[in-house]
Amino acid sequence: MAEIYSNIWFLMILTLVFFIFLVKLLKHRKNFENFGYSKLPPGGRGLPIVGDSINWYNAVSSSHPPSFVKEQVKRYGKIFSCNLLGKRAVVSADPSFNRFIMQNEGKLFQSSYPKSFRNLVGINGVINAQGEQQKKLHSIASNMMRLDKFSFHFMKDIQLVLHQTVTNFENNEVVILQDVCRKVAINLMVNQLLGVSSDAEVDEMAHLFSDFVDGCLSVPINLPGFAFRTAMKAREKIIDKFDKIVKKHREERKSGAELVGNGLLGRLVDDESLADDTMADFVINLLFAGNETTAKTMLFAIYFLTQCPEAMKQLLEEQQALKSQKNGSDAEDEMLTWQDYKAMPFTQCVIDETLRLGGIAIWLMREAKQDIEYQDYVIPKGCFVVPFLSAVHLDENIYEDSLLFNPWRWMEPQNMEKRNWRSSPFYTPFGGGSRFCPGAELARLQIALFLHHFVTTYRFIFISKASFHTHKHTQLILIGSKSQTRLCYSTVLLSIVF
Ligand code: HEM
Repeated sequence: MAEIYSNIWFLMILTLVFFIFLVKLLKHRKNFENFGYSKLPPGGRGLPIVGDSINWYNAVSSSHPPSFVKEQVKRYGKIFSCNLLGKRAVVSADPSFNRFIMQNEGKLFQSSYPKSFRNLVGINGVINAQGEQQKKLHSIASNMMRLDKFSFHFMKDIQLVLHQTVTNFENNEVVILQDVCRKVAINLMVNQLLGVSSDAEVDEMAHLFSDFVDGCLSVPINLPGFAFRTAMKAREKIIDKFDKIVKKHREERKSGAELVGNGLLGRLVDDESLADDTMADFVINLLFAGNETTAKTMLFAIYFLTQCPEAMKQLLEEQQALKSQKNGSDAEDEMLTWQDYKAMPFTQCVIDETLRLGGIAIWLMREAKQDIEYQDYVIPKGCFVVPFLSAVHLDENIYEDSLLFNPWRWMEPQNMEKRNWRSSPFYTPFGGGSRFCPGAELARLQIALFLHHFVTTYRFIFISKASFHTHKHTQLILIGSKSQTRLCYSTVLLSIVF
């Protein structure tokens, strides 16, 4: 009798599952038909329920160049539609359409991130803000990181942090360069944004922040043991720390005491244009947006240089020339000045080429705010719209030998206009329009100073290589020695000599 009941239960569950599947399938079919009616750009619907999400995920997380986009572009052209996470999406590998999206940010398009990400990064920060609030926060961020503030606020601090983080390797120590770059970037951010400078405090914040960033890039499961939960906890502790810094800053200001280690947070407090909770989200947004991007650019720059000895040689000559002008006895005398930074044209080409080829910010996430007409197409309201930046950066028709690391291409007269990363539709490593990266100049300064310290301290020799195309598993291991140091990337081995 019990067996009959269990069989009936089994059949009922099976029927239910089948029924759900059928409904989803029909809905999916209907969606696809709607694709046609609304004159969406051409494209396929992918698998039922999941659409193209798996192929998309595999492509963006592991390949170089992203094969999914390349394949679709071959089949349908530079603007195509697909189905991501069960939702319509229009993906663009077209410079003009990317420019159209960026120029209409806020009007026709808005940034669109999952709810879990919004909660973690903060709903009051610039990344998730829309409309007037986004404009206000963006202008505060841009203003705080204006070029003319660097020579005063950032130049010395950056080099002090680099000195603490990049030159402390033991003889024959094995370190993972990916971790070194991450640590450098986190320490720099913590120092410049929070004004924290003691080793212990920087370490504490860097640790919390590392947990936080890991959670932003993880599956959003808010249960003990999951990276997302750890990140939420780290967020709370970071905000606690902010509150303490803000309180201390206000007390010092009131008592007329000399303010030490202001950081951007201190300047925000003085500015009084933001409420305390908005201020916390604002700074967390900057930390998030500036950390992984800067760390990856540093990492890829070193990797690409090791693959191109001529570029390495020219960069080293440029940096050695600057270093040789310094003959001070302590770390401060050795520091580069703002004028030195302005006198490194080849290093700037290396940074530009790394940003082009390295695919640091691969694509952006937007949503259509209303039905949008573009050329012969209509993009329906609510559709995901994804400008795929690296597809343009790696387009053979735009960049000859696009997969080759060639920093000299940026010296060619025909590329001068293309190179303008503020306005060129062909080169958008920092996005564009009203969401243009406010930290772009700061990031470039940090990377240039990092390269200076790294290449003038170590010399690398390439030994072997494997699976560089997987961004996710990028690993450069540095085996340090005063006389002979080795750098390896997964199985990429390089020798470095002091
Ligand atoms: C090499 C390093 C960096 C790269 C490649 C990069 C790239 C980008 C890109 C492509 C965007 C546009 C996102 C979009 O349109 O949705 C962006 C936005 C942003 N970036 Fe950066 N970034 C870098 C470093 C930094 C740094 C150092 C900071 C701050 C300290 C920063 C802060 C921001 C913020 C706050 C936004 C959001 C702006 C808004 O939504 O209005 N970034 N970044």
